[in-house]
Amino acid sequence: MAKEPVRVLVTGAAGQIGYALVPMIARGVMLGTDQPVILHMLDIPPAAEALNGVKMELVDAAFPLLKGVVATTDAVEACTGVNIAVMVGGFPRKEGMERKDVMSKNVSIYKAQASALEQHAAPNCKVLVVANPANTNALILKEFAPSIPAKNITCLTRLDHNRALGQISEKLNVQVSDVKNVIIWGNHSSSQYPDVNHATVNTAAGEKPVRELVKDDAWLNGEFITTVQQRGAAIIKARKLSSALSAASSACDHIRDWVLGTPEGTWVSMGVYSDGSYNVPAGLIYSFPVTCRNGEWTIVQGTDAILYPMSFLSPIAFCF
Ligand SMILES: NC(=O)c1ccc[n+]([C@@H]2O[C@H](COP(=O)([O-])OP(=O)(O)OC[C@H]3O[C@@H](n4cnc5c(N)ncnc54)[C@H](O)[C@@H]3O)[C@@H](O)[C@H]2O)c1
Ligand SMILES: O=C(O)C[C@H](O)C(=O)O
Repeated sequence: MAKEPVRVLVTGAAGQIGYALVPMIARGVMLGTDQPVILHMLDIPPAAEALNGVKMELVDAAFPLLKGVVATTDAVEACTGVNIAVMVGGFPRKEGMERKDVMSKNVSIYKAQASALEQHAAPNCKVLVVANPANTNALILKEFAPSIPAKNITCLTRLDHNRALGQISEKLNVQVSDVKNVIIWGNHSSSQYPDVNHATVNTAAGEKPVRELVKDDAWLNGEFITTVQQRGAAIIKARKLSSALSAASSACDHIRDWVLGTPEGTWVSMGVYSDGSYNVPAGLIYSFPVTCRNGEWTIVQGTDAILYPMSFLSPIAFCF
C-alpha cells in the first residue's frame, strides 16, 4: 500500500539553498524513494513572485513523489500540519563576515517563526535549522517554542561533517563512502573542532584508523582542521555566494539519517541540545556524534578518550 505523504516545510524556499533543496526532497533524496511528500514553501513578500516561479518549476518537473505544493508568505499557512521543518529562511553572510554577523537580522526571524511552528506543525514535527548562526537560531527556536520537545530541534553541522569526510577522501585518494566516523564538535562556525581521532577508512585489509593511513599528524592537526573550519568562507570567496548545493544535500542527509536511521557502526554529526554529555553545559545546542534509530538521535558516548583542545569546548568558543 502506498505511504501517506509527509509534509515538509522549507523556509526561505525562494533562496539559493531552497532552489537546490526542494527538488532533492521531491525526488526522495531526503525521505526515501518510496515516500510521497507535500512541500510547504515559505518566503517573505518581496520574494513571493520568485517563490511562485519555484512552484511552477516543481509542477513542470512532474516529480512522481510530489503530491502537493503550498507556496506562501504566511507563516501559519506554511507551518500547518508539517512533519518536517527545514528552516533555511534568513540572510547569508558576505565575504569577510563571520556567521555571527548576521545574528541580529536572523535571530528575530526564529523568535517569530517559533510560535507558528509550535502552534501549527504536526505533533512530533522534527526541526532542522540551517540559517546562520545555526546553533543560536536553533537555541532561540527552542526557547520560544517550549512545547516542541527539545529533542526535536536540531541544527545543521552535517555539512561540516561531510566536508571533513571529503578532505580525508581527497588526501588518501579513497572513495568518500569508505570514510566514516569523523566528528564535528561544537558550533557551525570557525570555532568548531573537526575530529578524526575515531575516524576509519574501509580498505581491502579491513577498517583502518584515518591517523594510521594518513601518517601526517601535522596535516591532521593543522591544515585539515582549518580547511574544514574555513570552508564556508572559501566557498563564499570563490562563488561570491555561500554554499548551496552542498548545504541542501547535507540537510537531506541530516533528516534522512534522523528519520530512517544511521547505518550500523556509523555515527554522524548533528547539532542537538546538550544533556551535559562531555561536560557541555546542558541545554545548549551543540554538535555531537550521534546515532539514530526509530526517529530518535542518541549522543555517542566514550569518544573523548583521545584529548582534543579544550578551547573548542569552552562555552565562549561555541556560543557563536
Ligand atoms: N548550517 C549550514 O551548514 C549552512 C550552510 C549554508 C548556508 N547556511 C545559511 O542558510 C541561510 C540561507 O542561505 P541562502 O544561501 O539560501 O540565502 P538566500 O539569501 O539565497 O536565501 C534566503 C531566503 O530566505 C528568505 N527569507 C528571509 N527572511 C525570511 C523569513 N522571515 N521567512 C522566510 N524566508 C525568509 C529570503 O527572502 C531568501 O529567499 C543563510 O543564513 C546561510 O548563511 C547555513
Ligand atoms: O559559510 C557560510 O556563511 C555559509 C555556510 O554556513 C557554510 O558553512 O557554507
